[in-house]
Amino acid sequence: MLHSTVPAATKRADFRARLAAGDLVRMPGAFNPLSAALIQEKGFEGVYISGAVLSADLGLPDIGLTTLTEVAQRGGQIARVTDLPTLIDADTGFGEPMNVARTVQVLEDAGISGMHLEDQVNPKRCGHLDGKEVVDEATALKRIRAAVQGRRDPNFLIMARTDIRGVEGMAAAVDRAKALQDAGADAIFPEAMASLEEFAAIRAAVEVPILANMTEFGRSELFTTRQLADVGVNIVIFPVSLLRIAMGAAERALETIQTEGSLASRVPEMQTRARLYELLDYEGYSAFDSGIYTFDLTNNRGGA
Ligand SMILES: C[C@](O)(C(=O)O)[C@H](CC(=O)O)C(=O)O
Ligand SMILES: [Mg+2]
Repeated sequence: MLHSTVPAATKRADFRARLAAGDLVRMPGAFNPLSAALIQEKGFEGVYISGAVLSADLGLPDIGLTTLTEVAQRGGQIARVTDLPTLIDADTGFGEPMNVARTVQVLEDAGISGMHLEDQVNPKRCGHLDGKEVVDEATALKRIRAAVQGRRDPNFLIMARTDIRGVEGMAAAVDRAKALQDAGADAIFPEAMASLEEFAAIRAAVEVPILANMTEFGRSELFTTRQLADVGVNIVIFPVSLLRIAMGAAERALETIQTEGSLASRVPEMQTRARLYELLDYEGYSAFDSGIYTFDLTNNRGGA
């Protein structure tokens, strides 16, 4: 059935073990629990939970309007359906350092495996837009130290994201990454790197795992997983990609109803009822309570 039986502590330990083994951890962004199930089924190593997706989902711009409660609730809904580790976007931590410590604990309680905390000033911006600002080093380090202090499960991954590259350049990004590592960050997310060489420079500067953000329509070229692994990247996220694909398809479908009066021509692009039921594991629920499941997976047109 569509819930995970793997305890949160085990997912976190698995995440740590995978990173320690040096494998590239690929984390597509789930835009809901169902897409997280698909990510696991397709054989990925982890699930990313994006702040941009959550705000877009609520019809909001990604400028720090979402609350910790909303983020933790959505994160928990996603984490509960997957056996994979989950990494969540904690933006600037939802307040001052003491709030950051509480954020870590709330996200731990939601069953999440790790979070990233950025050094932007509030209101934050998408890391790939102009006009963002970063806090000074002392403030950035205080956030990370507060997160580390608040953590109860030592395997909960505290990743420091720095947005300084787009504001002050690469030399500042290298310095900031080192300082964040020294403050206790378990991993570094260098935002808006312009080239593979820039990822390599961060790789050379720190010992902890580093993350590449392969968001579309941003500052970074869309490098392949092989290219990123070759320069020593350890985690890659495709944060908003599945939402963009789904929304692109939704737009085209709505236009088709307008122009053709029906969606008949779009049916071949749709996930079938049978496939949806397979993903939701209707059969598992039926085994739990016979009498629930009356649908024949071999027959796309029949049944419930
Ligand atoms: C990774 C990110 O923080 C997110 O919220 O998913 C965004 C993604 C995006 O807006 O494309 C980011 O700031 O890069
Ligand atoms: Mg974000």
